[in-house]
Amino acid sequence: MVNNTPTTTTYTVETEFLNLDYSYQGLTPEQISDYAQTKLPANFTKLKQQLIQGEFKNKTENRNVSHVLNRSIHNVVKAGNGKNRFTEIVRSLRSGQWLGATGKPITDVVNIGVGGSDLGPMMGSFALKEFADDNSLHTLHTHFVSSMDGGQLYAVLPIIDPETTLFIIASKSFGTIDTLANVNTVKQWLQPHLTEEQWLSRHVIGVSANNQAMTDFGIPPSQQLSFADSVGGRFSMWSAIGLPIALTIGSNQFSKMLDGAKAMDEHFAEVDDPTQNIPVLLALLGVYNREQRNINNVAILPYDGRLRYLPSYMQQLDMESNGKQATHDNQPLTTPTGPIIWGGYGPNGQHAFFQHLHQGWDTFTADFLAVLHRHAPGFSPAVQAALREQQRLAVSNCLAHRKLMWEGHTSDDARNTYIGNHPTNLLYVDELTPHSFGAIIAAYEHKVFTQGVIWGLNSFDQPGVEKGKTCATDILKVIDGQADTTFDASTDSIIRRM
Ligand SMILES: O=P(O)(O)OC[C@H]1O[C@H](O)[C@H](O)[C@@H](O)[C@@H]1O
Repeated sequence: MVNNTPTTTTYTVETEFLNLDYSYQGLTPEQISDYAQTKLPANFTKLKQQLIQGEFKNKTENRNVSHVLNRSIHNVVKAGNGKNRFTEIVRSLRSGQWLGATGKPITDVVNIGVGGSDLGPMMGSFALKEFADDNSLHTLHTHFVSSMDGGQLYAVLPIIDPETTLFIIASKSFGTIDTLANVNTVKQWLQPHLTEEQWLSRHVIGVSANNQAMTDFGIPPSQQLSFADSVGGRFSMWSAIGLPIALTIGSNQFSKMLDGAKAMDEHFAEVDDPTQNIPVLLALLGVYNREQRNINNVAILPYDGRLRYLPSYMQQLDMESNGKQATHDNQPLTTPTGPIIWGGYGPNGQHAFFQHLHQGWDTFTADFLAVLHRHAPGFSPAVQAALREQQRLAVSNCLAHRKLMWEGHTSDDARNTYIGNHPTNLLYVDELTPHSFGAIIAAYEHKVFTQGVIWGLNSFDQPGVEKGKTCATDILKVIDGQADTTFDASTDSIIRRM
């Protein structure tokens, strides 16, 4: 006996690069269609068009929302017919022609950034590594440093050489303390090897929406890559912020990632039927689970190791966008909005947190992500065959666990009883490619946008991250002995101990 009978109908939407199976949501297309009528505003089509054309208003920050244009008219690869600063930097570094100040080719690139200036580039570089075009015989190692405490730098500095390392300082604002603190430590580390002038002249690229700050820092104009202020940090991997991805796979492959996202933009904009539109469906199912089933969390469970950084990326994309309690015109909201996003690489989760999912007490919903086929180029036929078998192994586990989470399993033995009834999505692609990867991420962006519209909030600001920053500044002054403010017993006792 099972809690939910096995599905007899498959509910699937297919697009050029991404497919969605929502058969285990317990809702028919007719029910979703009715629900859409009550949830989507009458002007939704117009709002979608505004987003696609870069004309949607981020009212609280008084600017447009233009990240979608990075896939079309502001395409950083195609600008100037592909002959521009971005592609030139990528070509020069990937070919080994970019020499450091002492004449040696750059072998390592360290991206220093945090939040949107770290999560997307890191996820994309890791996911798409095997698509590196082979125009480059020169090997470039890419590293990511984001942590404020310097723990990542501590691990990276011993394995890089100052004379052959280039640092990307990636920061939309160029003022984020985490990033500046890491940069400051790098400068101390460099001192015995390079002068600051040498370092700035050949070992730094700035990526920012704040050109003045890059200039003030001393980065030569030819090493500055800028992007529009109207591109939100968590939506910026399509802009120059995606440089580490392009350095990993080449500009042409990076461009394919943008094209995959663009294909999803077109699907989102053009398909009016909400039950045939993947981002709108994801949004509606999410709102339904939040509001009708009171489920406050979504587990992101990729079943392909190349997507292992997707859950962290999604946390910022979704939670920073829709974790709000006020509407875009500053009225208090009375019903819950964006859920908690969490998750991890699915197969490893099976050996860690899935016990709780199957038999614990909490409700959840999940997005399973599966890649159906794998070519695994670059290895002998025997190794390729073994890797393909591993892919099939992962997909079979993905299908098994989502089935069990929905249907449950009843046994005479209470220990072997599974609760089931957990609604989940399956997002799947035939292959993970730059195209399909771009489509997955764009689908999630548009889901977040649609939910923000439904809840009437502004998905493009993040006022709630600011107070913590000012409070931390006040506390640091006391720790550094520059002030003697007291806070509360617990905080004060830790400060004293420091
Ligand atoms: O790119 P940056 O300006 O350095 O910002 C890095 C991150 O920090 C901020 O606190 C925001 O909450 C994030 O949205 C942003 O991505």
